[in-house]
Amino acid sequence: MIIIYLLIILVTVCILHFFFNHNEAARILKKIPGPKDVFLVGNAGDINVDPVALFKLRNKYAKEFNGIYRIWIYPLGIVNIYNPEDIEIVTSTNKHSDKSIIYKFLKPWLNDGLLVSKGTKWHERRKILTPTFHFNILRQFCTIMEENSSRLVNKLDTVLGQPVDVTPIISEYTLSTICETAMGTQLNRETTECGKSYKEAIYAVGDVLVNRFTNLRYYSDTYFNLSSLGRKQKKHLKTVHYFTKKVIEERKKLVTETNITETEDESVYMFKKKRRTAMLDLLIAAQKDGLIDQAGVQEEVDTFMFEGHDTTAVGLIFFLMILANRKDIQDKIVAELKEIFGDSQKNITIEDLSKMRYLECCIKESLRLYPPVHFISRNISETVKLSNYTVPAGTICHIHIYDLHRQENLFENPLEFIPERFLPEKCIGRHPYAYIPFSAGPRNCIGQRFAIYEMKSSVAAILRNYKLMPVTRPEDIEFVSDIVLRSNGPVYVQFEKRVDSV
Ligand code: HEM
Repeated sequence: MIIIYLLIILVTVCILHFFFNHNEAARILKKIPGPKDVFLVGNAGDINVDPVALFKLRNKYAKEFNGIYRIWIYPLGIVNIYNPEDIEIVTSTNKHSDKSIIYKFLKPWLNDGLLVSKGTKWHERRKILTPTFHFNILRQFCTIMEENSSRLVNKLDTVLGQPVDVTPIISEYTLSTICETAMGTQLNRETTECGKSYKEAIYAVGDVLVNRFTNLRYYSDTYFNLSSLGRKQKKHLKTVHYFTKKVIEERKKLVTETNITETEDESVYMFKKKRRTAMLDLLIAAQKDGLIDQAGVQEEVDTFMFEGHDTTAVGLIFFLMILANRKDIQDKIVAELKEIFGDSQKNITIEDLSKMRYLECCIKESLRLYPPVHFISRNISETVKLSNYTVPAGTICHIHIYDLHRQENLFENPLEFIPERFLPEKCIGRHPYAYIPFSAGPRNCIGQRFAIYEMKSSVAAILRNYKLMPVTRPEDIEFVSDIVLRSNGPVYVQFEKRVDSV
């Protein structure tokens, strides 16, 4: 009897395998080269590894294949691309602009905010939020960035002459900058404490998300929500949302107390000083007009709070580590700063930031080697040809920005830090989709100019005051798979007072 049962189970599993892995879509997709898939579950076992091993695995595949490979994880077909031609096809139009199924894992956190939403909702929100990053508003933001950069410099003054893990210092800087600019809320003693818990909770949520991504069983919401991993996420999201709710409340209170209205344009008041803000006020005004509800305000604040601080922090952390290891590059940046500021200690304006052309090349090169958003993912909405292979509708398409940026055929000596490759004359002839740290096409990063200004403002302030000495070397860095590019360990830099301060 047992043998008959076993036979029935075996036959059923074989039928399932045939049904799931040899259907038309699977047969088409499997023509694309990829790692060997196993009976029933395809490559699910390969990716079910720890986050460090996962990052290494993806590097191995990127070297093994040629700009495209597929993995097959029943019932999901995934095409991975890291060549500019295919990336252009997928990202340049609205056709494949919807995010893939893995973004649903972000929903309990970011709900249907700009990063995750699609269709008309995404279109309308993008239209409401785009003016936030208008040049005139960025000009006002630059003043706030400058003040924050000065506070960052003061903070570094307390840790001179010793190895310092820059991660907490820099993420505190980017969090307070996004709060004071886009949210118009200066962190007080209470919100600073909530902000610290917020940052810790974000790391924990990132951990949960990667765990969920690599374990097929967690793809089911019901299973995940009942699991200890689901409960862990719920606990940390409570902390995350507590902080963002507090920030909204503070701003709403101030808007009501000071009677700030939209008609005052950029010249709204913050903390009794003449200061400008944009995004959150715009959302509050839209809520008053019935264009968005409270949940809508919350999801956008959650989205911008995360996207606006963690990505830029990651960009800065790796950039400072590189600078500490490259005295020659620091010297060139300092020479450029001397040309702009002479011997004066004057404040940095947006015009000064625009003159920092060499520093901009260095930032671009740093974002090439260390792209904070190392991969993004789309849903292929209709059958498309990628690298001459047919990719059926419904396939998930992972775009590996990290691997794209390290392609030898696109960047000579790809692992070397060479800022000059971003001089205008050196960019001529480069494929426009060869370098996409901020993604590309209609769903590109809305905050990219903000991020570059913030990186320039802080690095200029740091280098005007300090020399950076190497502690962590680029070769010490072990990456870990996460929603943003993270080092598995601390990133140490040593700061020394610059005698010839600029
Ligand atoms: C160095 C810093 C940054 C990097 C490398 C970066 C990169 C990116 C990338 C690659 C995307 C596309 C994501 C995807 O398709 O899944 C994106 C989207 C987005 N970013 Fe950034 N970002 C940075 C800073 C910022 C800042 C400062 C803000 C806000 C102030 C911001 C807000 C957003 C938003 C809201 C989206 C979603 C846009 C949409 O789908 O319409 N980012 N970013």
